[in-house]
Amino acid sequence: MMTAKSAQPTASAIVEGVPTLELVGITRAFAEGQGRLEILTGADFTLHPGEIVGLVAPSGTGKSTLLQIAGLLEKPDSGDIRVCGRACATLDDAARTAIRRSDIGFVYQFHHLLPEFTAVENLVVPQMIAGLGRSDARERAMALLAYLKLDNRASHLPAELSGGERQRVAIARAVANAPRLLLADEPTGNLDPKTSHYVYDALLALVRGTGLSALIATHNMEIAARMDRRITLADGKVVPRD
Ligand SMILES: Nc1ncnc2c1ncn2[C@@H]1O[C@H](COP(=O)(O)OP(=O)(O)OP(=O)(O)O)[C@@H](O)[C@H]1O
Repeated sequence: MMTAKSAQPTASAIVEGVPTLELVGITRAFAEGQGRLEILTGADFTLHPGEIVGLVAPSGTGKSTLLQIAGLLEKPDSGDIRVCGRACATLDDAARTAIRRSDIGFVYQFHHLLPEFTAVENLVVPQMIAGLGRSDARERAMALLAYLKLDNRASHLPAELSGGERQRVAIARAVANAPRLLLADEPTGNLDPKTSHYVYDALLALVRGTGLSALIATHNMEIAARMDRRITLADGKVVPRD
């Protein structure tokens, strides 16, 4: 059984006192007809070690865009992104991918598990890509699945799991490489309210137990109330929300 301690990231990944994520003056616009749709207009945000922050904002205001930029999956038009103190905005794709693999976990609304791989294999693959041997990767994968009460589902394919189980596997996969930062975009958006709360129980316990920092987009204020603080997007900028 994985304890909070054994799930902790390596000491080398922990940069004492340095924010896990800093976004400074992020701008992003998209082409719209003849004009430009300004989505982020100078968004600033700091996520401290161990913090869980809820991003609660109306549909279409740029939550996914902000998370994709924070997760180094998309580039902003301008602005700085620092992950554990490391400036990422000007890095090339290979360096961004390396940081994404070592420091960032991502959970999406839909699980995005590999359909032809079992639950445990879905956790083994990213660890092996990151350089871990198969047996170590499998051991950690099984410990994580047990921590999320999924060990009896380890050899099931995603299609053989319930929606809530799939999302819990996706959460376990996101932290398989012991990242410092977890980003989640409506991770229970396609689940019923009861299952959604159950998945959040697992997600928040895992984040708190490992000392990870998390930025989680949700439409659900009741769930956001369980996090340390809440932010929203107004006119393309990050502002506190309570
Ligand atoms: N690649 C793109 N090209 C053009 N427009 C885009 C692109 N990505 C996002 N947009 C637009 O930017 C706006 C913000 O989208 P985004 O997905 O970030 O919003 P959101 O707050 O996450 O919405 P939701 O809660 O509905 O998921 C939307 O109007 C969307 O259509």
